[in-house]
Amino acid sequence: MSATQAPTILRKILDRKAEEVTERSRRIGAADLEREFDRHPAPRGFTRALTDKIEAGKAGVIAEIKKASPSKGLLRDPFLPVDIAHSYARAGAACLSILTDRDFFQGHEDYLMAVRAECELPVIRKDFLVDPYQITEARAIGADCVLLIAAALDPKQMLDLHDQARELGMDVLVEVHNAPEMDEALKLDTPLIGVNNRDLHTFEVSLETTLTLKDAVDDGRTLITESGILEPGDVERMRQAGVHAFLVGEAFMRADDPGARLNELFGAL
Ligand SMILES: O=C(O)c1ccccc1NCC(=O)[C@H](O)[C@H](O)COP(=O)(O)O
Repeated sequence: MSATQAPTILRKILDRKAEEVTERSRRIGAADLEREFDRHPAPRGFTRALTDKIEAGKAGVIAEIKKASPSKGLLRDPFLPVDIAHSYARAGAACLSILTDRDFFQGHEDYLMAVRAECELPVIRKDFLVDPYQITEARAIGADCVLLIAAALDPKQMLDLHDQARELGMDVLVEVHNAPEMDEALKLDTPLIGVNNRDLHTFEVSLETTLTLKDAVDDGRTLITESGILEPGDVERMRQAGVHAFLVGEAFMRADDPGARLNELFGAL
């Protein structure tokens, strides 16, 4: 980055994550976190829940619980994560995505723990995971799956964090935004590939990103389109193109009844 170039939002988030790991691991060591594992049941099959829906001919919806985002600001207030989770479950969501980042998304680990205790849907910890400590932490709070963002990791880090998560029994969703990242993701033995339609450096959203990259995903893996799915027409466009798994946040968070909005977009699931 040149001296005059402003850091992108992704860079700012990643710089903050490095500080966060240092602060948190000073407060509670990884070995102490590992002692928390026994407090949670084994991970629920995130990939399985998603693919079961798709094999039944339905859309596989990962319904997101996020209070705010860097691009859109506050999305929902009051924000009641457990009520939102129940609403999604009633509407037929396959899985939940819960933001745990505090500084940029107003998320919290407590939201994930509360939802995990009250709702049976598998949960992905949605955060910017760059360090083994955070993977351990994800399992210690009860996550069933973790997100690995290719734009935030070099290939060795991605492989190591992927393997660590799998050893802890969690599923992994690897997120890409362009062809080089897709090539790296496909080197992993991972069934879930997310294409984020939002450029994490510029905030620009284009559903074309999924349509351009989708054919690279080989049989046996599930492609998930992420971000910018706002209307039934967006869902239809994806399904026509053979994309059947979706990660959706804003469209649901802005609705009075998130589950009802899910059914408006996807029909009864
Ligand atoms: O949402 C943002 O503003 C954002 C900014 C920088 C990095 C990540 C960001 N969002 C994370 C996500 O990918 C979305 O929460 C997720 O895909 C759902 O997107 P949407 O349906 O558009 O809320």
